[in-house]
Amino acid sequence: MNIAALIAQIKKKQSFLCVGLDTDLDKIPKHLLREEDPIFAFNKAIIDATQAYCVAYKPNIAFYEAYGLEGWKALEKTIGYLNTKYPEQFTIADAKRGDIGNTSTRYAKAFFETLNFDSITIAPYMGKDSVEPFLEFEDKHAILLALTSNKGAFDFQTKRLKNEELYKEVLATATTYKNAERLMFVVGATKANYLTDIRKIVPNSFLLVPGVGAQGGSLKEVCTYGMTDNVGLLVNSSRGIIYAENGNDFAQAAAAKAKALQTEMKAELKRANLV
Ligand SMILES: O=c1ccn([C@@H]2O[C@H](COP(=O)(O)O)[C@@H](O)[C@H]2O)c(=O)[nH]1
Repeated sequence: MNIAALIAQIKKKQSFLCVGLDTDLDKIPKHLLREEDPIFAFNKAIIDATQAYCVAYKPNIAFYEAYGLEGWKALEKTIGYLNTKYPEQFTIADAKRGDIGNTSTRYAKAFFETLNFDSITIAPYMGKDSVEPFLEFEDKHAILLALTSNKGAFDFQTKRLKNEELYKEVLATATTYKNAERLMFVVGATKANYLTDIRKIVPNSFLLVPGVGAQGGSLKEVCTYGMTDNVGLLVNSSRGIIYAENGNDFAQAAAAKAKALQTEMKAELKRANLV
């Protein structure tokens, strides 16, 4: 999906919500464990219930790899279902990959061609030749970890390299890569106070912002400091939506949480005169 189509969806739905599919068999409703593929059964119900309120889905690949072949099959079915039934949804493989060039090319083929995701999260640590292979695919996007939502982000990302913090070097350097217009960046909602500085370096790039909900980040602060004329934000919530309830009404409860976030997002878009 290209950026123009993503922006059109955001304006149409008045939402920039990304629902995280961090599907954990220990947390899903017990009755689903009797299904042939409980992970897919859960994802399908969550997607059908929440799709009206969001523009993106982000399966975190760790939650699928943890179940071996069965997990991988459930991931394939989930992305297949999204691409067939809801092709307007932007899809993110939260895989945090990146390796020497020829290996990155294989990761890119796995997620962009075999699985047909729109985007993948990438760790920037190995630099240009580990990122550029992901940028060779038209209408596909590499989402580079810039300033992450966790506490450990302060171990390295905010350390100064000469005069500038490392996350700023990541942002500035990445914008010089070939096909950099296909890049997006991860910035944690818990780091909203850094967004003014971040927007000085990447004024127009889309940011994937996890950390609203279970991690306590503020949607309002993210919008105040991070929103651009083209919205420029995809805000993710995983546990706060998909585990809203774990009885028979889990999908309706997830829909209610997604709708509540979409309502807040609509107000922010209106405040910014974007819808
Ligand atoms: O900086 C980051 C990068 C990725 N994540 C991922 O996003 C979701 C957040 O889940 P919640 O349940 O809404 O907290 C999860 O998949 C993380 O691995 C992040 O949180 N922060």
